Amino acid sequence: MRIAVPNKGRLHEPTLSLLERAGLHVEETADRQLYADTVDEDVTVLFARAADIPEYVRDGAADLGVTGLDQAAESGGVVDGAGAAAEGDLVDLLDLGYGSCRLVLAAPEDGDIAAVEDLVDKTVATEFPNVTRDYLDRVGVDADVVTVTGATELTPHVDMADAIVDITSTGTTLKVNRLAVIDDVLDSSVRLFARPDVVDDPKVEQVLTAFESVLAADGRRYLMMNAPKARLDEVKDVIPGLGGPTVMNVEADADGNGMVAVHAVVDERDVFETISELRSVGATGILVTEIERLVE
Ligand SMILES: Nc1ncnc2c1ncn2[C@@H]1O[C@H](COP(=O)(O)OP(=O)(O)OP(=O)(O)O)[C@@H](O)[C@H]1O
Ligand SMILES: O=P(O)(O)OC[C@H]1O[C@H](OP(=O)(O)OP(=O)(O)O)[C@H](O)[C@@H]1O
Ligand SMILES: [Mg+2]
Repeated sequence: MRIAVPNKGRLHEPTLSLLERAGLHVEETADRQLYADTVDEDVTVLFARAADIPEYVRDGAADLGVTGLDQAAESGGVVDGAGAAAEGDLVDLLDLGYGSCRLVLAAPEDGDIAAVEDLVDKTVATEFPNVTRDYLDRVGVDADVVTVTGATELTPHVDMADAIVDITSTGTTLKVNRLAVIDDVLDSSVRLFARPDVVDDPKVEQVLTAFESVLAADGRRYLMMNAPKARLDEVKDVIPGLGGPTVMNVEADADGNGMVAVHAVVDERDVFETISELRSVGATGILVTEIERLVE
């Protein structure tokens, strides 16, 4: 099974660290620029440009791909479930949560394009011509689309285009180039994509579960403590936990102080408050640790 991942740019490092956390350590080899083995002998990683990854998966060069939804949408059809897939579609298996950005329609702040309807018979420059044409069709506006390969924000200022469709996240680039957002075209983030014919493959399901377990662990902490047996109900009220906390006998408690060990998974945002509540119901020796993966 082959997974195509970004070979450089902003998506490279976070994707490698996700593979690592998912237990799919990527082996260092001489050919690392192109492909690499992982600790799982059935899983190989293929390094490709973020923009090429959807095509690699559609063509069968890879079975799974990690890249932005914007890139997948530009390269063809994307569906949520394998059941709905048509020939050549990619299945969006999982939102991996990073690389969040928006594709927006933008035009010069002080120009005469204030709404998409103003673009009839005008020109839109973009690195995403297919997504842009689909969008213009959807809103029923007949405009020309010019494909550029970078510095899209410049084109309205050099009479190449009247508006652009481009990526924005903080909005800084648009602002610097005196462009205002006119409409949202697509919300994007990095996803795990598959070809419809491999979705039910046990290995693909295994990779999906591993990725999901990393996302499930994000933002959660593992709490361990000793608590008086007599106050267990109060302790449980403080930490609802994942299907209730785990309660264990404490061996050192042979002298009968009535202490038990309690373990629970809690939201990291609740840790601060929970710890003082736990202390007030008699918990001691409270430990807070990170969780690597959580298979629910
Ligand atoms: N400013 C941004 N904020 C968040 N995500 C972004 C941003 N720009 C791009 N992305 C996401 O990263 C993907 C890859 O972007 P791109 O192909 O421009 O590579 P890059 O990581 O910017 O590297 P380079 O442009 O140097 O090749 C985009 O398709 C998009 O999904
Ligand atoms: O809203 P912002 O936070 O300003 O981000 C948007 C910018 O980020 C990306 O460029 P990138 O930094 O990847 O440079 P690139 O044009 O070389 O890809 C994208 O192409 C936008 O230009
Ligand atoms: Mg870029």
